Amino acid sequence: MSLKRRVTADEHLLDTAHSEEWKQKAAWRVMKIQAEFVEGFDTLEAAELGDAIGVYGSARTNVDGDEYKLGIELGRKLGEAGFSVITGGGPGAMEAANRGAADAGVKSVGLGIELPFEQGINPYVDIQLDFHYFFVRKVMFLKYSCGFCALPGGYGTMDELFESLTLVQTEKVGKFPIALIGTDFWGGLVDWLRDVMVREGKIGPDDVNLLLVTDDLDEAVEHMKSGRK
Ligand SMILES: C/C(=C\CNc1ncnc2c1ncn2[C@@H]1O[C@H](COP(=O)(O)O)[C@@H](O)[C@H]1O)CO
Repeated sequence: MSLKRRVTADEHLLDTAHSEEWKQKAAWRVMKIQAEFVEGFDTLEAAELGDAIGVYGSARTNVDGDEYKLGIELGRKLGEAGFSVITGGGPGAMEAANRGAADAGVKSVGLGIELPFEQGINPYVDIQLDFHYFFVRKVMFLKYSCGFCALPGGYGTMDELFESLTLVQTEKVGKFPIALIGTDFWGGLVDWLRDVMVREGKIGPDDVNLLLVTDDLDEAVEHMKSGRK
């Protein structure tokens, strides 16, 4: 099935052409962004999530594969430990984590994002929000999570992971725990952080310790408990 590409709100906002039409609508875009923040805060405050863990991970994780099973297991174990689970609400690893959370009977949140090709929210989400702007959605992840787990993923996962890490490193937010699940997948990145970034003085040696890299979901969940409010 071929999907029709549409122009998204993010694209309009970031348009560099600065046409007359853009100038006329610029102020209205600010209102739209503001409305998105208000709706996000309203919905998530009303949801009373308690302690929640943000789970990042690939939209392309195959439903039939071991990584998907790992995502379900992670969502379930987080739920059994009393955490709500927040994901991007999409397919793949996000769906798996929402599914595990739903199995455990805890709140399963999907922060959906408008994309050029319609994806739809996964069916295991029970609290759904749809954002036009990636940056508004990121604020919701950070405000309503007390820790983060990253399953194997691509650019989107890296973006979310490094945004969280930067906020902890710069002490813009309190120290919340961050776990990378899957030593085979993440090991090379963490080696590179240590061998290149630390050696070149771009980060401090302790900055690498902001990440727990593990295959053990119980260890990851235990680590998340250090973020409880
Ligand atoms: C591109 C494809 C599906 C896109 N659907 C998404 N729905 C919701 N959230 C998404 C989607 N794609 C990326 N995200 C966010 O980024 C992370 C995953 O990105 P990655 O590049 O796949 O690692 C994820 O945590 C989401 O928050 C079909 O391939």
